Amino acid sequence: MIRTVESEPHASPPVLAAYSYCEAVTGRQARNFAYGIRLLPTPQRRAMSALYAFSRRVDDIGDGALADDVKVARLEETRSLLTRIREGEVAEDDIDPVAVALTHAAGHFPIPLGGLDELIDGVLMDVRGETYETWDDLKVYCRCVAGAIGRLSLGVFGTEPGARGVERAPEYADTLGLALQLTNILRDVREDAVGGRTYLPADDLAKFGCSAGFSGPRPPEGSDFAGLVHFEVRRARALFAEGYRLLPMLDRRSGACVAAMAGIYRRLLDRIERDPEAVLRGRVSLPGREKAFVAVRGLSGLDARHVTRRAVRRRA
Ligand SMILES: CC(C)=CCC/C(C)=C/CC/C(C)=C/COP(=O)(O)OP(=O)(O)O
Repeated sequence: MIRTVESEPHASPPVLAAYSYCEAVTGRQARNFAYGIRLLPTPQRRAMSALYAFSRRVDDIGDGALADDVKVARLEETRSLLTRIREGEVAEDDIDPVAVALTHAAGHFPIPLGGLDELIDGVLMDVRGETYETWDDLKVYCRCVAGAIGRLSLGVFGTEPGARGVERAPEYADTLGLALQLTNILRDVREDAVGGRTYLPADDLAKFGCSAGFSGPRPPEGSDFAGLVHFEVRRARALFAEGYRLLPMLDRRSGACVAAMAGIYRRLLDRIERDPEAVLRGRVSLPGREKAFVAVRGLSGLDARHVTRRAVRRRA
């Protein structure tokens, strides 16, 4: 998949207004990913903001307080809107800025919009209250809600002409999404439990005596909660190492965006590893200055080189 848009795509005033709306949503809500998105050139940054705003809408339906049948209806309406976007049927003066921006972005970048259908499928799994017996089962969910976002983003980034192994780029983008999602699941384990959701595989929970769940600020009595967290952290790190193989296939700014997104989440993982019970006490997060520092490192390529070197050593 080679980048097809080199120059800034023409955008009319209503399209520019639609992109501004999506960028405002991204700036306000993407507490971690906005740092990477800001590193992109304008056309790619706008396209990523359109993708973010659409994905946020889908996620918010799933996480909101509506009755389950209403959520399902809203998600199916969003799927119909996606079909209209895919068919290029949304006019530039449509009242829905997210649909306008995404239609424009999809007209200028080879974005595999089917990934947003997968995201809707993943959120429907949430609404149905699905739980996961094994990591293989959980992977199906993570591919829908995060791997798909990685593959969609790759459509915006494109790949460098002549990059080696480029046919595997979508697979690596997908794997990076899995790494981010597993980190997100670890970070939000308490919040999700309070909301009645368990994502971690039941067989892992059983192995570490955690089947009783995580409704309080302390681990279940007699469990090896730290053992469970360390086990999942190792799994996430292996996924990051594999997903980072994407980086040499991207241009500098896209690589910086991915390195910033992944770098911030990897630092969350470091914090969680150092103090596993922190995820039961509240939401583990990084201060803004640390996220900015990671983003700057992403731009200099430092973070990425460090991780890919470690991945190569591990394979050797
Ligand atoms: C190649 C590439 C770009 C791969 C990355 C794909 C990607 C960005 C996946 C998103 C997965 C994820 C953890 C979403 C949570 O969003 P959230 O809004 O809940 O996150 P937050 O709570 O940390 O703000």
